[in-house]
Amino acid sequence: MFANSLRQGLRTASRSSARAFSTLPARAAARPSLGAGVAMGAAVAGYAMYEASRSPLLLESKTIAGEKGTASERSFVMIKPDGVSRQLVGKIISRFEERGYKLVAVKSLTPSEALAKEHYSDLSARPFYAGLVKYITSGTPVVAMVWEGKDVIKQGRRIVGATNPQDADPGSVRGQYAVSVGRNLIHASDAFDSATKEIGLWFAPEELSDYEPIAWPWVMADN
Ligand SMILES: Nc1ncnc2c1ncn2[C@@H]1O[C@H](COP(=O)(O)OP(=O)(O)OP(=O)(O)O)[C@@H](O)[C@H]1O
Repeated sequence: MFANSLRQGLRTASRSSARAFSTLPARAAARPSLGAGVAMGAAVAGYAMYEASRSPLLLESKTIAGEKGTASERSFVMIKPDGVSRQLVGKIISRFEERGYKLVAVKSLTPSEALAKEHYSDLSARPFYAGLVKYITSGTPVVAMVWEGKDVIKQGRRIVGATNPQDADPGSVRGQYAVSVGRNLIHASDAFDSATKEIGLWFAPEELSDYEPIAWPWVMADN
């Protein structure tokens, strides 16, 4: 009985701490609650650590990128300088809006070299890295956005199209408007981990809005 209530209480504590927005995976965000568990007593803390090791997927599924696999999932999308210069911003935003996704953050900026380098840090060994950073920091701004909704990371990649526009579906942004891999108009997070990293890199938590579009239940409900 005590074990059941303890398990229930700790699950609730883990869930609410993981629900708080964080740029870190929720497992890291949950550490303060484990610390509070220590204050509650060694037995409670020990049980919390056991729960954490037993349910890593649950604890890592909520970050600043929302909750993976639900309508609160979020993706970082950036219209690159060529998209802004070619005045395609409205058309690109319309694709996400018309599909039913929710715009929770948007800003226009010219990224610093440090920001561009960090954003593309996984490509630093690639021969095109220096040119890529120069392109993103050219002085023409980018439009940085966070979109929210069911499966938005995977579906956002489909809206964007293949990295090389020559391979992109004709109905995708890159397939309709781009021809060169070096000027492919737009970026979208490719996984929940990268969405977590990128949203945290480009936005402060207070820049992300929490609201419900009027058609939200009509778009996101399953039945
Ligand atoms: N061979 C290449 N030559 C020039 N630029 C390239 C090349 N390959 C990739 N890039 C640039 O680097 C970006 C990042 O490449 P990556 O392999 O991560 O593809 P992606 O995930 O589709 O792109 P993005 O991260 O911009 O959404 C590409 O969008 C493109 O702008």
